[in-house]
Amino acid sequence: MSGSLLYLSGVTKSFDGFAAINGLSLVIMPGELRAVIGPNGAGKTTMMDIITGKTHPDRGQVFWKEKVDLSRIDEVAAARLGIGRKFQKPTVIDSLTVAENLELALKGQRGLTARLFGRSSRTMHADIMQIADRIGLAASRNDLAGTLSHGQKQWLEIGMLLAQDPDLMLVDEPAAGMTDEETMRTAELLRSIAGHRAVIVVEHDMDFVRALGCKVTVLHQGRVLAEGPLDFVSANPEVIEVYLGR
Ligand SMILES: Nc1ncnc2c1ncn2[C@@H]1O[C@H](COP(=O)(O)OP(=O)(O)OP(=O)(O)O)[C@@H](O)[C@H]1O
Repeated sequence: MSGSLLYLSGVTKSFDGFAAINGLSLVIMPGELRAVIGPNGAGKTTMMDIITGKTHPDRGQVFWKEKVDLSRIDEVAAARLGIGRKFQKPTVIDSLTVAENLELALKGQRGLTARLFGRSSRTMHADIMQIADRIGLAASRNDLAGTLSHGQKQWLEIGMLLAQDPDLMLVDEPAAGMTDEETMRTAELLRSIAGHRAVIVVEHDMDFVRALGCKVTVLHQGRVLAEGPLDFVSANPEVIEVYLGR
């Protein structure tokens, strides 16, 4: 697909004869923000596993930047190519400060220059400040991560992903367990991140998906059931039947 960042074409993945992903095709453009919704068992996690090299498809192609076939690479290789993933549960280190968590993530950065030459402490400090500011945690940068609220921990983890400078971020249910205010701030944060890099957000919270204001893909039985603006897909009788109307 011309100019695409990610292109899944007819991807199928079965577990014990059951097709978790079943002829899935999906295109993500550079800098795009995309929400993926769908009922439990629709294949959302398996789709993310395939994009990040955790699972290999049985059939179909997964093209990265129109050149690289992701369908046989592993998770380390996917991360090196610029694919970052944030799991639902935050994995920040509670006993380190916000700044120290970000520093660790910056030190693990994928860029060859960063890995070969490291970075001066002044650059490191500036980068930490810039990301902390971006995720709304500048004032809390010296607080232990363990003292942060659930929402703040999620933002820190998004910041740690940003530190790795990915071209694509996969974010799994970031709004789960957040207050309404945190949920809206998270939508704002992800909107501000997209544009520079593509972001795929898997989410069940429809207020959050609405606040993202992006194209929505509805997955069902391992394939795309509907795709388009939220108002368009939510008016689709099949989407109402299998997901929204429940
Ligand atoms: N490793 C596995 N072994 C067997 N079955 C699996 C495996 N991984 C996923 N499945 C099955 O594939 C289907 C799709 O699962 P998946 O977790 O991708 O859905 P999901 O859309 O992420 O669901 P949820 O919203 O509940 O997280 C489910 O029926 C699940 O039981």
